[in-house]
Amino acid sequence: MMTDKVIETKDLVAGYGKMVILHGIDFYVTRQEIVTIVGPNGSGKSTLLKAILGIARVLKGKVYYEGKDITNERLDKISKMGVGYVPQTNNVFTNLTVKENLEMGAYTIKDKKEVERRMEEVLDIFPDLRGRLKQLAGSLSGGERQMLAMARALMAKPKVMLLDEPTAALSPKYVDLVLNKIKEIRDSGVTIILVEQNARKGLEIADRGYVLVTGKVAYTGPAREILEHPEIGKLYLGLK
Ligand SMILES: Nc1ncnc2c1ncn2[C@@H]1O[C@H](COP(=O)(O)OP(=O)(O)OP(=O)(O)O)[C@@H](O)[C@H]1O
Repeated sequence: MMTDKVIETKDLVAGYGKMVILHGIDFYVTRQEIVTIVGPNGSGKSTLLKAILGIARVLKGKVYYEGKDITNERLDKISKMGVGYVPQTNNVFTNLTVKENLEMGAYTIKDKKEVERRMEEVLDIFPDLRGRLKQLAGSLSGGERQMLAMARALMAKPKVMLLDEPTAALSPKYVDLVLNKIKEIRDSGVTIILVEQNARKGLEIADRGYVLVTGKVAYTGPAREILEHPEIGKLYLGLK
């Protein structure tokens, strides 16, 4: 099936065990879009990513990747298909070096020379990591670690990247840096699904947005429309 939707969910009901968190989510992202998911704490933003990735359990509805049904498929299989994931926490191996972390990210690439080539491409996007290749990831600052986590996910040449609150707990300087990197990654051809607590900044770099409230899509549309909406921002996003 030909589709310009890279990821799509239809009437997605999902949660953990028997506990339902998402109540019928229709969601999509098209090629090279940045789509940002915002909403109050506990509204199910991370769970939506996890349901797409086969980590949370889909009880009803479908998840499609490039038109193929991947509902409840295993994470490793989904990764190999070209879906990258940067979890919110524990997203680097702290007891490995920066270089080893990057090599781990390329586990889908068999050829060693190809891994080296890919590492050069990724380090061109994250030049600050170049001087730190031998450093243990555990000794990086929070912002640097987040950069490494994104770089590691990029090593596998994903077509689409799912990022879960990459700016959480970062200083303002790093928030902007990380969001700019995400734009750069998109400009290099990768489709982006971003979960952000910082609704304004997350939507400012996005093409479209979804506002999740208690496991349902309360609003969706162009990111600018959400930012300028007279009520949505005030009601759900802490925007004025
Ligand atoms: N592994 C899990 N097992 C059981 N319940 C979970 C699990 N992970 C999350 N939940 C519950 O699912 C609900 C939605 O959580 P989720 O992390 O998706 O929200 P969120 O919108 O990402 O919130 P936040 O912005 O606070 O991270 C919460 O009530 C949470 O307690």
